[in-house]
Amino acid sequence: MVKVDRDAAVSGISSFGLMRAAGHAVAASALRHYPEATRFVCLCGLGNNGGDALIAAAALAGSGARVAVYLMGDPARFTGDAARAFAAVSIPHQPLDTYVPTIGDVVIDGLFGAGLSRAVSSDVAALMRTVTDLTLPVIAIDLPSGVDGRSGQVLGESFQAAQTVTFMTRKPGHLLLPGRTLCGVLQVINIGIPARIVTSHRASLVENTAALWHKAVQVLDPAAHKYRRGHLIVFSGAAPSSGAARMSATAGLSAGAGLVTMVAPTEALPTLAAHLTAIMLRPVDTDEMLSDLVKDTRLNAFVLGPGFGAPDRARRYVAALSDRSLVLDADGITAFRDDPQFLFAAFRGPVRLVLTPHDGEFSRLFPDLAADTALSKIDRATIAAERSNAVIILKGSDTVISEPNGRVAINANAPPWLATAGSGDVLAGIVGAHLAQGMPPFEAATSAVWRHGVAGNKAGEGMTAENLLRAIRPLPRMPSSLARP
Ligand SMILES: NC(=O)C1=CN([C@@H]2O[C@H](COP(=O)(O)OP(=O)(O)OC[C@H]3O[C@@H](n4cnc5c(N)ncnc54)[C@H](OP(=O)(O)O)[C@@H]3O)[C@@H](O)[C@H]2O)[C@@H](O)CC1
Ligand SMILES: [K+]
Repeated sequence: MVKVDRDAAVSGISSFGLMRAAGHAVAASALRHYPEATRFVCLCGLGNNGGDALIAAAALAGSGARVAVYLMGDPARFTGDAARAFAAVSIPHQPLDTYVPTIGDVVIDGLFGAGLSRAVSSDVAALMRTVTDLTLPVIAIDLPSGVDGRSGQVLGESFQAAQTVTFMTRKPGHLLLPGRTLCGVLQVINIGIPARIVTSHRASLVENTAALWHKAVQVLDPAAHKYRRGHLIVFSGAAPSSGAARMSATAGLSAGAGLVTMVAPTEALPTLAAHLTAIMLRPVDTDEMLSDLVKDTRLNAFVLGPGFGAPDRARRYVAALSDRSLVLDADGITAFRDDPQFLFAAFRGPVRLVLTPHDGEFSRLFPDLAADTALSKIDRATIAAERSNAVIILKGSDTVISEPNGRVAINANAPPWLATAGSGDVLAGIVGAHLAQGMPPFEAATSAVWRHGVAGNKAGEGMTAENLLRAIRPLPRMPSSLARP
């Protein structure tokens, strides 16, 4: 946005005009959502976020509402557009530390936006807690103050907004947790920067929508013969823990793989056979039997990890699969905790490995990144993808998907109840099915995460992984109705 603002100014657009548009949008939102407010309390920091709040205050007063303005510090410190807003707005103001939050207030939060650079002070934190305790509605300008727009993390303390009004495009802090929750309902307002300027600075960081992968979906032909829709292999562990791999295999079939074979130790075959019909079974007990299996180049993709156990065997099998498309999940990831470099070195060259860690598994492969609190979830996923030469699906309610050349997507369609036993196994199977059908790894991963989220919503609150399997739906081929800017 810094670059967008600069180019907007270069093209002759008035930055103060943008601030006026921003402030008016906030006032309009306040009047629309809280027509019965006793008073609107505009809290203004000394940056442009405060400038937006001053414009909003004037617009609200101009429409007849009761308005109070509180300033965080000496107004002589306003500069630039914020100083201009302060000069243009003739509303009495008081110091922030004199504000006593009162039932009936609607708070317009203009303390900090994109310029937040450190933890909020203890005084401001105490004020935020009082507003929260009284459950006063908060309309946040750009971001709830205290939320870091780059990471979604809270620096010290933050408001919990009911509404957040942001401008032109969403920022990472609007999508990553806890920022996403703290925003409440997010409105993205066009304040008049031409779309061509915004898109010219479109970062390699995007929200995960169909726009990202629909072209890769179009190559899939649902009417194609089953052999052309790919052959997915899912490795099972011992019989008692084979449920997880069965879940992956079933998901793989539902997600469109033409054929799915489960590979398992001989002793597990009777258990698997009792549960499976459309999925084929093949015994593999030794490294030699695995070598024979992987000679078959018609096998397009492999999933290893769910319920696998046996870390020694996992490492040997992964080494044997290192020139193939592989989804490594759960126990398969943990198997490399003592020597992640071995895994990364085996998968150099064209990207063909997809890693699906939750935070705990991530910390086993990338302990330094997990421990570095200065890194955002996006930073961690990005560095991990470069280091491992893999697509990383860093799971959570705000799953981040990254690839080695720097593209990153934040997923935001997952309902909270998707975090349930077996959910990750289903996801691994969907990714495997997409790889088997010939999608490139990043597109296979992003579309799988999205599809998993849609299935979770479809299955509904209280779902089990079995419900989730039945809720897997086809991928959309046309992005237009789904893509957001
Ligand atoms: N195109 C757009 O999107 C448009 C964006 N616009 C708006 O501009 C906003 C960005 O404005 P901005 O860059 O002036 O930063 P902002 O958020 O006001 O904060 C900076 C101030 O806070 C201070 N400060 C920081 N941390 C602090 C702390 N913990 N505790 C105390 N102080 C702290 C910092 O002080 P300093 O670090 O210098 O001491 C500085 O004074 C953006 O969010 C949007 O609302 C619109 O006007 C129109 C177009
Ligand atoms: K704010």
